Amino acid sequence: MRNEGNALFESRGVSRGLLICSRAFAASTLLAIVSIWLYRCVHLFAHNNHALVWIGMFAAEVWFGLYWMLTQASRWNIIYRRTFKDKLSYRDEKELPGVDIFVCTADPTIEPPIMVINTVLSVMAYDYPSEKLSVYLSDDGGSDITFYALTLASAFAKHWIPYCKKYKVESPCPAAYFNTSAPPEEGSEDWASIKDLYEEMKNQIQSVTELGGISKELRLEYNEFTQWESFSSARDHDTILHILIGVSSDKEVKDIDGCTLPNLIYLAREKRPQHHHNYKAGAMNSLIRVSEKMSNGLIILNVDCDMYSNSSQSVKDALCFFMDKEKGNEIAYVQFPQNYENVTKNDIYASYMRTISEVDFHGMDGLGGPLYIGTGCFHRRDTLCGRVFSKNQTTSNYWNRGNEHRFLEEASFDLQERLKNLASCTFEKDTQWGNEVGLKYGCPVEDVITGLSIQCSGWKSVYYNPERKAFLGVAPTSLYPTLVQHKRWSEGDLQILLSKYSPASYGFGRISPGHIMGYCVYLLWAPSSLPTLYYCIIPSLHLLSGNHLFPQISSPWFIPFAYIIFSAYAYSLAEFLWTGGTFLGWWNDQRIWLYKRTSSYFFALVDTIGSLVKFSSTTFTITSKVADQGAYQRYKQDIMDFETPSPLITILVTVAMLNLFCLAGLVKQLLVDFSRTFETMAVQIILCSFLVLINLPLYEALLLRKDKGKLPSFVTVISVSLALLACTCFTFLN
Ligand SMILES: O=c1ccn([C@@H]2O[C@H](COP(=O)(O)OP(=O)(O)O[C@H]3O[C@H](CO)[C@@H](O)[C@H](O)[C@H]3O)[C@@H](O)[C@H]2O)c(=O)[nH]1
Ligand SMILES: [Mn+2]
Repeated sequence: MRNEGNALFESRGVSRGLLICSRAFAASTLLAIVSIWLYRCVHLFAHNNHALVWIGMFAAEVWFGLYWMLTQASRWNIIYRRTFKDKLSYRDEKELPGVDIFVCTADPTIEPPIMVINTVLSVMAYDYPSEKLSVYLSDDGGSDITFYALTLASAFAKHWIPYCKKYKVESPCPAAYFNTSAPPEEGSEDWASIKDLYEEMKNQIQSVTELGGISKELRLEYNEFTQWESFSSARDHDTILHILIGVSSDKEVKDIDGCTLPNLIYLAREKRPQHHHNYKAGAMNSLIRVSEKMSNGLIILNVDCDMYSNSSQSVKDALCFFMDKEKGNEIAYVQFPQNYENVTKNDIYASYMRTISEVDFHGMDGLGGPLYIGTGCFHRRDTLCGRVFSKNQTTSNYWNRGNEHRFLEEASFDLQERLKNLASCTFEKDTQWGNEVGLKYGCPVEDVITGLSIQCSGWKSVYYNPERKAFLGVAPTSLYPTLVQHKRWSEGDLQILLSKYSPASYGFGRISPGHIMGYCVYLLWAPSSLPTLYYCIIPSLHLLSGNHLFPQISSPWFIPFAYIIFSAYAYSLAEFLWTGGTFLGWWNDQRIWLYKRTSSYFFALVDTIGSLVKFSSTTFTITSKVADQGAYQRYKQDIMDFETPSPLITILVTVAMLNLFCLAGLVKQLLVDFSRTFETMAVQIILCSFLVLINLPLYEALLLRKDKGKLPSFVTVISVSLALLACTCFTFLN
């Protein structure tokens, strides 16, 4: 605890009582795990007929046990942070550093320009001196519609920013503001007129979007569009760079109150088909270079185009960490949680990832710092540019550096050409960009690997999870994109484990052992699919033949199994409810947990192995931020969408059907001899019934539903055949 004196933030652990309880609980779980292992060892060779099956069970249980131990690392020292912003305000305003904000977008159809500019406007409205804020929009789609929307936004900003200041708007994203707030009592006229302006802008953007491009008249009106002459596709064009607002240059724009507006810059880096563009990491690195020559903010905030700012205070919050006299020096980045505007109460796709956001990351914070998760993260520019941490770095004047606003004086034609070169395809050739400098290339989770390497060079990071959500994004509203997103993540995470930055080798001695364990929880997502699949299939199949793979109820060995089943679920439920979730939300979370493991993680594993032997290479599939009306309605009603026929879905349905058939087969045996069957097979029965129960929405989508989100018949036919085949083969071969 430290809140006296000049500290700008304090850190607090959980209460002693809770700590003792959770550690006692962990100890008892460990005991049960070891007992289970012992049980397997003792009985392995007593079951000669099924030795292989038993070895498989044992291997799965060893995996689960060890994996559980890894998860304990981030339960060990959970930390909560609090900032003291008013203390920051006492400091001389001159001392506040410049902050550069990077917004990334890549595709105008699945990331609608209206959404992108809402994010841009929300980050322009931070409660922070405007002349120290610069907002850069990176457009990997190179879309003239997005650019057009941005020009309209820069005009709208003249009204919007003063409005936010005048009425102290806490959520400075216009769309969100007009969605949720009824006309205020005071200033309802202002409200109505600013809303009109917003609607007008929205309509203009909409009509251009519907037209599918910029009309001739508009092209004549804005000569900036000449930059699109080189454009032949999103993958083939020159650098397009445009300063929409440039403080104290000829591009300076004042708002309607005569105050300065933040800098606003549009950048579409050069793209050529023969040059790999390295997705978001490539975009970020171009932005780092270009912004350095312009505003050169010491702090860089990075958000995805759907992650609007929901709090005008986040910049100051983040600075409380960086500028703290005692601890600030060692902090490389401040990560805020990834929250979503569109999650429903029971969060059917578990997008919130509650235990990760509310428990795990606080635990990682206690171990040396959370992962960098790509959005809602404030970085120290120096670190991103590869500066290694040193204990005795000089601190006086650190925050005064770079306040000279370079581009203001020399925003000449010459400079613009030089800047464009920084964003060219060839600039990085024979440099350390993407390797030692900037965000790392070659990994679908460029964020995690970059954060890890920063921590390995001695820096700490901070997780800040304030009461008022700082950023809100758009979560996928259908099962398939959720699975695809998790496939990308788990695949990227596994690649990190196999890369030269692996925490297990490179991290050793550079970050703490607990921190390594904390990272491994994520990096081992993909391989954990195998034991999970084994556990979901093999015990159920053996119900058909009456082979018991677990101890009988009357055996003392039954106790550890029963204890684990009961305690693991009780614990996860308690954790979920305690962090503000609902019971149904927890149940949905369990389902998605299972789906991710048996589908996304499995295919991630397969693809990683494939790319090791050079069959495939990884791509970055951008998550769609739009849904059609029907799908959206279903989402709002917590009805799962299985619409897309894909192997990712087929495997889920196959496992679900297999368990249904096994349970049906079991009923027959139960009718013959209930008490004996139950006595010998209790754990398998529980397991199989659980799998059937959790899959109820899937059976419903297969059998009962008529809407568009039901299971495609193609998937149904394949899955049912596969499941039947497996059951039949198994019965006959046994
Ligand atoms: O070639 C590309 C591809 C993507 N993006 C942008 O990257 C962001 C993230 O893409 P999205 O499809 O929304 O992926 P998510 O799975 O939602 O993203 C999470 O995971 C990614 C790593 O897998 C991180 O890059 C993101 O910051 C993090 O929010 C978006 O703003 C995109 O516009 C680009 O700028 N260029
Ligand atoms: Mn996203």
